[in-house]
Amino acid sequence: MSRLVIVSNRVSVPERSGAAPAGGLAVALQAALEERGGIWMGWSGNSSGEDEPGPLDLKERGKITYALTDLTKTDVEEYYHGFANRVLWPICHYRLDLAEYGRKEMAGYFRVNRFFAHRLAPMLKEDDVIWVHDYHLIPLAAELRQMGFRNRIGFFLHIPWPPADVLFAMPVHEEIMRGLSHYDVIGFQTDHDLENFAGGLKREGIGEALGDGLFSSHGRRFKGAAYGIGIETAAFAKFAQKSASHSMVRKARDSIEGRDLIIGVDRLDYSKGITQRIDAFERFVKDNPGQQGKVTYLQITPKSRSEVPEYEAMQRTVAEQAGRVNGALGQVDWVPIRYINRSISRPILAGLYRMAKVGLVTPLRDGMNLVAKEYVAAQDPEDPGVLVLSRFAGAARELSGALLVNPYDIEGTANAIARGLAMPPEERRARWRGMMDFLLEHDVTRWCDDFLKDLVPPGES
Ligand SMILES: O=P(O)(O)OC[C@H]1O[C@H](O[C@H]2O[C@H](CO)[C@@H](O)[C@H](O)[C@H]2O)[C@H](O)[C@@H](O)[C@@H]1O
Ligand SMILES: O=c1ccn([C@@H]2O[C@H](COP(=O)(O)OP(=O)(O)O)[C@@H](O)[C@H]2O)c(=O)[nH]1
Repeated sequence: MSRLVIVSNRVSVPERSGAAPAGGLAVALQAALEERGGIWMGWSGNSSGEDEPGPLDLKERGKITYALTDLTKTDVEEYYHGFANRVLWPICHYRLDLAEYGRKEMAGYFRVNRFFAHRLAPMLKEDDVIWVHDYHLIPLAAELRQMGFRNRIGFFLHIPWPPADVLFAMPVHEEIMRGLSHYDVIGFQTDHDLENFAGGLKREGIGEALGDGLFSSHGRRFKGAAYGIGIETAAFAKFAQKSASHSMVRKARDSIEGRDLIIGVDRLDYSKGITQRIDAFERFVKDNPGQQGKVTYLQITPKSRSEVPEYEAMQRTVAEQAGRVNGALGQVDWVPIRYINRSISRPILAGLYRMAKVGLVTPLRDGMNLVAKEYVAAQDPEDPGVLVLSRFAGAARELSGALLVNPYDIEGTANAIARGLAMPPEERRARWRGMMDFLLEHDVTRWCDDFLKDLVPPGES
């Protein structure tokens, strides 16, 4: 069996061999690496003012080598904060208005990809299978090919892929499309992202769909398909049940004093629709005076990418908005919105999800949204809560038992909250069962296996 080499911007390194990783994605990737033996390479998260980062930091954990590289401060500025998060991220989330294209940042992005390729090259063996993750590293395969590597190389995009006209607004879209053609398999979260990709190739006249999921472009043939990422469903359901008795979760339960809990959990990101969601909650309370003092909306929002101006500005906007709504609607014995601006560990989140009657997941655009899946997995089968889900999250292509909303329609989302809170138990159970069965079958291990099966067809491994 070929060795697996994973490359991603962020790497999740377990403290020691066998230790449980923090998130579902890391669980699945670690299991795949453990099975085949392999390397996981990426950015250490550290930067220095030096001209050249120090050597790779190698950490051995059983059959896996974690290879971490520092970057220079300029690299982080141009590659991560600059091109990846101020051009590719907004464009892929349909936010042309927020894209800040600059040649310096674009050059930094390609330079860091070349640097990654040069750091990876000495570790690679001829028959290694390479799996690259996400928008930070699109040009990596092209760099490796230029260095002579003929290995199977796959790419999975965790965020949406936009329609042609949105993509074409990015000055270097051609370079990016060419970069993708150097992979052997390109995975998207949903069929819509795949359709957008195929549409872009056709509109630009740079490639075509050959049928059976095959594409040709820039003189290469490759497979393109949708592989919706899953979570570690069964394990998450188990620890949600256990977490219900965690002291922190018990304290939270006591503190809401029998009120219905509505929960939102998102990085502080403009793609997540947090301000529209707070507006919808306010509208819900105003439209349903009987609910005043009866519900608590808990919004957990860790800070994210704070060095990027749009994200920094949002910190103030959301905090002010939550404060304004609490000021306007609150009573001496009731604070309608609890806004938490830091990260909560997943075991505690699981217990909070389980307590919540409504899970509010209303991004304006999202690749998948794992919170939606975790909320479902965490529910008590006898008394499940209701998922209110944006039709613009990748998860909406899979979770048909959710109440689907358009997050731009504040009144519609407010109505869905009311409907969720009032939903009879039989309907809640039926909706939840369908979603849970889907999530059990399509968990993160299945996602990983499906992708790798296409990247390394049986018999070739
Ligand atoms: O690494 P950061 O800049 O701190 O950002 C965190 C991650 O955000 C994005 O997550 C995406 O992947 C999820 C799993 O497939 C998906 O559910 C979600 O919809 C996406 O937004 C990003 O793609 C990751 O690379 C970041 O590490
Ligand atoms: O305080 C928090 C908030 C979020 N998460 C986790 O972060 C992930 C968020 O993934 P999602 O796909 O919803 O969005 P992303 O942030 O990747 O865009 C989920 O696994 C959450 O459980 C967490 O551990 N603590």
